[in-house]
Amino acid sequence: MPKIIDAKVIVTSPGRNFVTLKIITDEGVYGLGDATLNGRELSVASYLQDHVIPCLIGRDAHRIEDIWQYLYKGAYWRRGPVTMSAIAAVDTALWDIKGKIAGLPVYQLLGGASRESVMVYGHANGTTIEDTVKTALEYQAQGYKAIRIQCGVPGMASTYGVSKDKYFYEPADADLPTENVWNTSKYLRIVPELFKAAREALGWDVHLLHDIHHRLTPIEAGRLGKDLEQYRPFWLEDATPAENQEAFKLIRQHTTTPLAVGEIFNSIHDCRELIENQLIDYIRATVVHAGGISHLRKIANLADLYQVRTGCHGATDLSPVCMAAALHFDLSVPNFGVQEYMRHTPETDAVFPHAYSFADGAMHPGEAPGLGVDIDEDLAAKYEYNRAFLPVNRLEDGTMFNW
Ligand SMILES: O=C(O)C(=O)C[C@H](O)[C@H](O)CO
Ligand SMILES: [Mg+2]
Repeated sequence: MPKIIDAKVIVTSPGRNFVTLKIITDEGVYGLGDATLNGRELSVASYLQDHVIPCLIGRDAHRIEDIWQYLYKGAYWRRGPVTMSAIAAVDTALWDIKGKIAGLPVYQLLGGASRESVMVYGHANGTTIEDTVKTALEYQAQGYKAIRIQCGVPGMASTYGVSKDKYFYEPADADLPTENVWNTSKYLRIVPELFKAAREALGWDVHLLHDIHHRLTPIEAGRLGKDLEQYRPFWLEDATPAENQEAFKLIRQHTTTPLAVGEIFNSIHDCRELIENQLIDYIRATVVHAGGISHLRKIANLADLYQVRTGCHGATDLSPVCMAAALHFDLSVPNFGVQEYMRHTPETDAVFPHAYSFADGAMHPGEAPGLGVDIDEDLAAKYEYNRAFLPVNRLEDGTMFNW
């Protein structure tokens, strides 16, 4: 058996913070797992360092499911983003080790490829509708078959999904949280105009997506979904906060626009009712925040019973280690829908050399054994951790709101 003899947490910041777990076995084979929780990075690093790694030493690295159960059930305190990101990192690293020992890419261990490659969507954002459409046209020219469109709202200084840099959107932008201001009526007026302009410029052969980022009430989301139906969106994401899963019934009663939810979910219990009641069309839970490849497969299996497809989160705060794991998962699951893909900066790519590639609007994890991603520890050590927070959001009268 490959025995775990050591594990370390590597925190690096090549432009943004990433937390990586490296598990080392007595046979010299090591595995990597992403443990990055945007804006709360050091909490997961501490959870791993202080509470998880001591329990890993001496265990059989092949016993992935048993180690998952040990960490989940054994902690007594279940679920939550910090715990589940830590468990995800261990799980991902163990799949990497198993693949390396078997001499096979992880997707082969998950049942093999269910498709040739996985469709990804890119982010087009701009301060105006014209800027966004221009960027979306650039994505289309690069071969993207699916594009998320977000634009600034007239009369509001900033809004979700719109950044200074049109390619590298980075929400965790300051040492203390930035404060944004929000106005729902202004937003609800602009989005149908954005979709109209996008369809006129891009045509109908490209999928258009939009992220509401938890900012509407169910009835407002129903109205927006209805207004957008004529433009055939691929999905509306995070229409309303999902703590109350019942709330999606109200949206469903009013629109046939497909709904996606789940990037902040960390367990199958967060989405069970949404899936079983067919209140969503895409589940966005991802490897790093939802307990790793093993737990995400359980979510995907449940979703498959109800014709709900996967649409994993893939923003830049998910490291290349998570991106690689997501691509192996996407390639193997029968009910794959789409994968989010935001390019990392060249500095990040240099710290995490990887085998995955992009061509013609789709990605492939590559054929390297394991996940096919590594970490250059010397380079990583040159980029020190920088505290960074996600923004907060207030209504114009000062009321604290959803971000
Ligand atoms: O990529 C998305 O859909 C997001 O909503 C991005 C998130 O705000 C970001 O990953 C938070 O860390
Ligand atoms: Mg989102």
